[in-house]
Amino acid sequence: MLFCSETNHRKDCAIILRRACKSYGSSQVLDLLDLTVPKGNIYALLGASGSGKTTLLSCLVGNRRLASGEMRVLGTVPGQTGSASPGPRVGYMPQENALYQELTVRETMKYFGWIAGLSTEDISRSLGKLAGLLQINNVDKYISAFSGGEQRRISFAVVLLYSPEVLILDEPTVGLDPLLRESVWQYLLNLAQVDSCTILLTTHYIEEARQAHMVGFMRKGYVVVEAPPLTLLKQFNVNTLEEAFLELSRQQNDSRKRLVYRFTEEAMNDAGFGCALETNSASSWQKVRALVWKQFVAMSRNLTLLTFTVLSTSMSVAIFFLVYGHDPKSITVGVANYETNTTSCSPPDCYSNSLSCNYVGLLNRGAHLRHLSTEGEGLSLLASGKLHALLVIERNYSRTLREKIMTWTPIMEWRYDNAIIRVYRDFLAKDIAAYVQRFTTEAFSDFIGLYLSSCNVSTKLMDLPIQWKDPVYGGKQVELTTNGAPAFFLMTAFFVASMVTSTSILIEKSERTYDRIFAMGVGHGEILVSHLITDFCLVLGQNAAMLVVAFCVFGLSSHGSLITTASLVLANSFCGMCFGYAIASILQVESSVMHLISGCMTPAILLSGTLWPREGMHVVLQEAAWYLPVSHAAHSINSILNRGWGWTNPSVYLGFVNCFVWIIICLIVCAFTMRYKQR
Ligand SMILES: Nc1ncnc2c1ncn2[C@@H]1O[C@H](COP(=O)(O)OP(=O)(O)OP(=O)(O)O)[C@@H](O)[C@H]1O
Repeated sequence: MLFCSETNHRKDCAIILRRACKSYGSSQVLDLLDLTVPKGNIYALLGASGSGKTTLLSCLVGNRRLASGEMRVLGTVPGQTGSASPGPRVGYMPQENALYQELTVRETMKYFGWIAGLSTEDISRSLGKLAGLLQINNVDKYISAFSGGEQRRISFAVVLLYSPEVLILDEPTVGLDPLLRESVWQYLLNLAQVDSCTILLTTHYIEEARQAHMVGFMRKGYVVVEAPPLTLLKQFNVNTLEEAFLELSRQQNDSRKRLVYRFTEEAMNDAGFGCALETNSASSWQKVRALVWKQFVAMSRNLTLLTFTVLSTSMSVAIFFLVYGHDPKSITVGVANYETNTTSCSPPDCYSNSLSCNYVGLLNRGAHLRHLSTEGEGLSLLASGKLHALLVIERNYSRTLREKIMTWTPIMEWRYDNAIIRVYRDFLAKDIAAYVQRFTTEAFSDFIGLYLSSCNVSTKLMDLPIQWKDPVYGGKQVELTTNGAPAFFLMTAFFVASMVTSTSILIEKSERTYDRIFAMGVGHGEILVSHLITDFCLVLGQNAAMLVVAFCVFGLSSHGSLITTASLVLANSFCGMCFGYAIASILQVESSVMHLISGCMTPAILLSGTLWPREGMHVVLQEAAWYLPVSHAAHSINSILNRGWGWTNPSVYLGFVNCFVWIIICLIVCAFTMRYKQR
């Protein structure tokens, strides 16, 4: 008769917990809990919903830490270096199915098998056996095509695949029909008997726990009773475990003291306490290979989404080129011309009295003109939003203009007003108002040039006494599209990359698949590296498509090196990826990540100097903006493309430095959060 309760027999215990405490915030979930599972036994842990069973199991597999107390699994402390747990010596089946819906059963087994260090041949062999036992009919069907109960069986098959010494199963029989439940129990009993496997499971089907060697009843954060089922029935003089637990709950409620029952006299299954099977642990490289393989297979299963993801940045860039920075094409300008209502006139003549017609004719190229009979009519149309601007030309416009320019004789002050064209604008649409100002001024400049030529007067007479020389960089016209495009690339690439990476991690978190692979000994670092590899390939595709669209389709030109440009875009996207990982390591829910990323996007765009120069910002923001991700890189890429500077120029290399500093900051945040975040 063996009961490995205390020091003498500790080596015979697969699992020991003493005075284990764990809380989530102020809520105490495990409260000085003791639990002992002898090797080669099946231990059924029972308890009401929310009593802390899952929390306890996740501490045992190293997914969570105890606040205090002692815990041993196969003689080692879970979570410590060199411990059996997490690792393939301990198999964990979480409460959720924790399967990848895009994989087939065969691929699922291959993935988990590789992580556990099995060869592909061994996996195929075991799969055949397990599929028969658990009645999994078509192993080449996608997981998503199986019912909930079938997925539960597949989830169970995964944990049996690599023959761990200890099985920790969170409600393995939930959703299974009674016949299948029976065969699962037979299989577990056989594992314990023949392979000396130790099994700790939770179940809400209390009566099935009769088949276990030991049952533990958890209530108020600790195991109230721990005993072989028959002993329990005898002690409480009842026929069912349900009655025994009802009685226990009643006694516990009535008692002011902490009730604990331990019945140790009954026989335990003492058949063999050695290891059932030697399990080879996979190397880090093998685990990363399995993770990367799975991520590529999962990606390839949704080609539409993959194509959309790869093309998303290039689509944004294409839309940017099509919509941003071009002159407005469909604006309507009203003209109330009191001098003439003619709309077609011959070229300006020095003594013409319808010069306004020539000027208005030139306005046609910038806007759609609407000829009006009075200023009042125009003003009411402007007020009702039917016009973007209104030009009013006085009755004696030509004569006064001529007198003003040609005769150079003093005239009454008020008469100058007749040579002035009044322009009303809707200034709420500031860009359109600025455009109206530009094109009316340009048209006037052209008109006055033609008019002065017709009078044989030098056109320089009306020029401003300022000479605009050729720009050192850029063309004479302000090219909003070309100037804004590079920064827009970076912004888009950064945020798309951060969304891709954060969602890929959070989807796995929400499906609890990480719980399973963490319990198999996969580390955070291995997960991060595998994501860096797969997401980097995705980002590479996105950047290539984006640059092709910008340079080849929309003819963006570069005065500098394309390789430096592409490298900066890539470094910036990599920074976006790391930003996504940092966020995903801090937050738990996909929707929070989306809110955070979209909340960061607008300030980042505004602070990057893309929409408005940094020099115009509040002085504090000017400095702060400089250190943000993307802002510096946006400045650098403009220096490369529009100024032709190389990476040795500080203006360029500081963009790279800024990216790398942010990459390091984000990776440190990831590492720190993964290590120290409450588990
Ligand atoms: N991550 C968490 N943060 C905060 N509270 C948590 C967390 N996980 C679990 N809890 C709380 O801890 C308590 C125990 O939860 P646990 O999942 O361990 O119970 P359980 O016995 O497994 O329940 P069930 O039988 O329904 O699965 C519950 O009140 C639950 O709300």
